[in-house]
Amino acid sequence: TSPGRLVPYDLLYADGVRAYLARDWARAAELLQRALHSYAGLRAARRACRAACAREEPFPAGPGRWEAALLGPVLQRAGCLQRCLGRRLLPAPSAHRASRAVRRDFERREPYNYLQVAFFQLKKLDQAVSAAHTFFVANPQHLQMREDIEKYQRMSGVKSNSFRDLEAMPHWEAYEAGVQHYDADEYVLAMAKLEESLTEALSALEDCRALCEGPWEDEDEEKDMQPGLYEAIAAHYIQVLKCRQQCVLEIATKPGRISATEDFIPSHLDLLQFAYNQVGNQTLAAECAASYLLFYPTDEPMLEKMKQYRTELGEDTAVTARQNIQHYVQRSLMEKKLIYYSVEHLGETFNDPDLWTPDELIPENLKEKYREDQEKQKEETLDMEEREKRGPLPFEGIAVTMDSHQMNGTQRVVFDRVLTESECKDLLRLTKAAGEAGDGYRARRSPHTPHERFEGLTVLKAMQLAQNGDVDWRDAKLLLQASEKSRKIIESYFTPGKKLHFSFTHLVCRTAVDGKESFILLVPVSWRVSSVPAMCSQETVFCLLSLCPFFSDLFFLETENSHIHFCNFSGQQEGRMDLSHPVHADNCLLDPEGQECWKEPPAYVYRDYSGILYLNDDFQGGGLFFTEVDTVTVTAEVHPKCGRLVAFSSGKENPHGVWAVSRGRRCAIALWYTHSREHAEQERVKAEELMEQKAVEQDQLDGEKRRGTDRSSRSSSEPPVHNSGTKPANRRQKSGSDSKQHPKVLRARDEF
Ligand SMILES: O=C(O)CCC(=O)C(=O)O
Ligand SMILES: [Fe+2]
Repeated sequence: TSPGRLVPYDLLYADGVRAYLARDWARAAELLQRALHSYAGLRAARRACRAACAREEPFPAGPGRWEAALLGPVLQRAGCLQRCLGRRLLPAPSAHRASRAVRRDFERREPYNYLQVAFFQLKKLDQAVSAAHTFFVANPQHLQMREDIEKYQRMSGVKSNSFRDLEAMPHWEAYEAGVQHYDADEYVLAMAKLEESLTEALSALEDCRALCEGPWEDEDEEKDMQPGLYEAIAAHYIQVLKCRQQCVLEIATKPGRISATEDFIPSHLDLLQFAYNQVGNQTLAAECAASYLLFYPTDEPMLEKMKQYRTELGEDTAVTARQNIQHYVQRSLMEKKLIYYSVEHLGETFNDPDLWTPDELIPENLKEKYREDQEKQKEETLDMEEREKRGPLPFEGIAVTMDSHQMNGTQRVVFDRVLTESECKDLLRLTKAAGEAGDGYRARRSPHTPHERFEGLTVLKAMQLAQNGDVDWRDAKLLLQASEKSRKIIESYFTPGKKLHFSFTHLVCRTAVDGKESFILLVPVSWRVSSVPAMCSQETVFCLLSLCPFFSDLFFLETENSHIHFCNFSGQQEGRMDLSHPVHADNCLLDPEGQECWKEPPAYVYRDYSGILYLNDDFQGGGLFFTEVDTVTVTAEVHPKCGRLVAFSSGKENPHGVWAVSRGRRCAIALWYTHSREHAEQERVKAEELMEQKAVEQDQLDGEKRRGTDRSSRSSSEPPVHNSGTKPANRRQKSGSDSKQHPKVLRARDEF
């Protein structure tokens, strides 16, 4: 075959992204599509060459003779592949080596993320939707794309068949259809689909394995051993084998899912065996059973069925396993033997993707290690359960609506009925009156989003307002009581017997601003766009990156020695892509790329537990959600309503955020607690003193002996504690994690 010219996909991709950033949508769309085309072409060439070379020079067999057999065939094969790719690719194969980062982008279908925006801008709605869908299938946790998809679904010009997966894996489509039929007892349809899925899966497996062969794009440079030729080849060979074994996982993992479907191939045979038997085709049922037994030769139920089929078919009917499955199992076993040999003798490591690997194949020391790991894991689970053991609740009538397990996480809980409707009403009145009093509760743009106003009231401020007669002091007292009640509930639930102190209490409302407001942000150029968020503590400056996400309303003006960023922003709600509160953890700085959470200032590192006591539900949006450390995989959601208290440990195990509040006003008491006495909330002590004074005055006024009952609202009889001087009122300062709300998404949004 004459070589087809294939421009290296990483170059096309880089140019495409550049065009995208320059808003040259037509060029961006063309280049990105060409990049995808080149990528597919390269894969196809590798597949074809591998198949061709496999026919010419098979790999050696059996560990017994592998040392002798290794050198020749491996080298021959590498040479064959090089020559084949050299014939097929122009420019030479080496020009097609992309960096790890680019390869990862393609594996995650990132080019489609850019493409959808470019198509959208070009008014090619159909293509925009299929690009969006293709990206979303592989990234179902992507918050922003999820919103986009929902918007597309609402658009009148979009047809439902536009939601196509352009990279669909045929075996997954067939498998899911097959399982659906199977579950619906439609065995004939199930058989057809499952057979199709099995064929496609085996073919996808071959494709995947083909890509494991050299030339390797970046042979592990980190490995700083200085091997001889023999070791180098052995190491390379083992790498190839391991890579091929991992292909089992790749085909068994649905795009967008993290974990593979266990035993993907054997489970096909199991289902098929059952389905064939149901429709009375014992011959094929027996064949599937025999094939299944290749994986699990001692599986009792299947041996039983096999016996039954033999009887039904007559003893002299030969029952054999499928040939392609025999080949699959033999080849896999051989590869495993070699890999385990190297694990035992060359210090390699291996994560066996299969559950069916025979025990005798696995080296003793590995089994030992596996047992130890299991033991350790069991201990950790027990530990966790121990920690999660909850104490009895100190109040009647409160319900645990969701626990950690139901919320797919650790140390998370939702209580209901912590407040009555009338208490919520009183606290909401407090927020209103405080707002009108115009002090301490000034409505500002939210530090997180320009689409919302953010108002906050501390307990001390509430008491001061009560003292001035601006708010009803009973409402202010209720704020103290409600937060103390929450403290007791959370303490008894999570840390019975270990005192939790208040760290900070904040009554907050988030209000959707209506669309009429707009403003322009002027930022001296010396700030550079990327450094603006760090300056966001000033009231008039909002976090530019979350306001004018890329390139839409943001533009630059260059003057002689400075230029200025203009950000023209209207507070409209339509098409909002941001969050009311970006994903964060409460006591550490989330670093989603590194899957880390740094427990260092400016994070409030001493906070141990967080609580949010909700006051209302008459608004739109505003749900609280939890994610994995990656900040995009949503694991649980909580819908606010009066009297609902959500509580969780404040660390990296509980990243969370708040969906945009797109209409109305959402109010809640945000609560943070600490085990550390020195960090106990100083303001609260003062507020309680004011409360005490007020009670005395009230008593005198009333001329009655009511002091005892009012005093009961004091938060227990703790002595005032020393405070090291934290300033809770500043807690809204920028924390490092806030700018990360939508990692790695560059997109324009003006027309949504
Ligand atoms: O209001 C909520 O639901 C959560 C707020 C939050 O996470 C915070 O303020 O740290
Ligand atoms: Fe939080």
